[in-house]
Amino acid sequence: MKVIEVDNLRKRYRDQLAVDDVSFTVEEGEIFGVLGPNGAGKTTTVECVAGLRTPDSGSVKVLGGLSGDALKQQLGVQLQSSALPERIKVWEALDLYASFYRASVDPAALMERVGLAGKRDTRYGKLSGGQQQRLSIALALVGDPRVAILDELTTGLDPQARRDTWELIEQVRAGGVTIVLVTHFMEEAERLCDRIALIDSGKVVAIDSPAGLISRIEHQQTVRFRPSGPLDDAVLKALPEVTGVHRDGDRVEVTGDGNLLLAVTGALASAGVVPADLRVEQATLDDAFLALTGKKITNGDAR
Ligand SMILES: Nc1ncnc2c1ncn2[C@@H]1O[C@H](COP(=O)(O)OP(=O)(O)OP(=O)(O)O)[C@@H](O)[C@H]1O
Repeated sequence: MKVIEVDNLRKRYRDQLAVDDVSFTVEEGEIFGVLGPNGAGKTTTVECVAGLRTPDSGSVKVLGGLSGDALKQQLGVQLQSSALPERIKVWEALDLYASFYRASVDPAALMERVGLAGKRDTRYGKLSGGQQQRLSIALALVGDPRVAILDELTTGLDPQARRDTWELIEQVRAGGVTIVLVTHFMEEAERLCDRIALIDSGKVVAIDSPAGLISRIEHQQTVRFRPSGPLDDAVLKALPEVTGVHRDGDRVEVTGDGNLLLAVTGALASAGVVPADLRVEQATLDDAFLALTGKKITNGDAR
């Protein structure tokens, strides 16, 4: 069942066309990623889906066409910047948000789930960045939504907190919630999303599973090693799987496709060369984005 249907969405802010003819659908129970660099139009797109912005043209249909309060009851939204007052306590915030919904989950259980059980009486302003982030996720879930829109879920979190949050999101999905995840973290998208819409300059560049996006790039793999003795690059270049051979000091870097590793190790064995520090790197979503748009998406702390 299609839970979200976006057709030819367009949104302009004065002279800035933020969303330019965006279309996608989200199936029930999936984690759908909206991935792209800063300013690509991700937030504007999901704000239109959540009914927080009015599109200039195009249509958005959520849960078969719900709108107004009926939509709000089924939708949990975590936006980038929290508007919570500094002095509100964790339990008060949850209580307040729960009051917006007819159904709500048990706040104590939710606090436990997001790792804030010990912070019940702590004021928002006294929480760490990671705790504030987890509270904002809890607020998106307190109304027991069927669809949750999470914008920049793990921005500002350290690697461990990020992994904990990913586990939490997987549990939420296992509970039947459809999730739209806005992110510019490749690893996050690769790990969590069933399908991803790659967005660049307000347009959808591609929609596919992470593996499907990666398989679109030609040069899928890189094999790196330090040869035990002299090695003529021609031995490797002669292999049909190999598209390039580069030297970096005493290291050799071979790019190619197909069963590159087997081809390279076979050729090295025949040449009597032992590969030390052998590493294989598969292409990543980052490479796919680069191939599709000519731009890098990764920002420093993504990996
Ligand atoms: N309220 C606004 N008024 C004017 N321009 C805006 C407004 N909100 C966003 N924009 C512009 O629209 C474009 C898309 O912004 P949007 O926030 O949707 O992108 P994004 O992909 O979510 O970026 P980020 O990852 O940085 O949040 C950007 O060029 C941004 O500067």
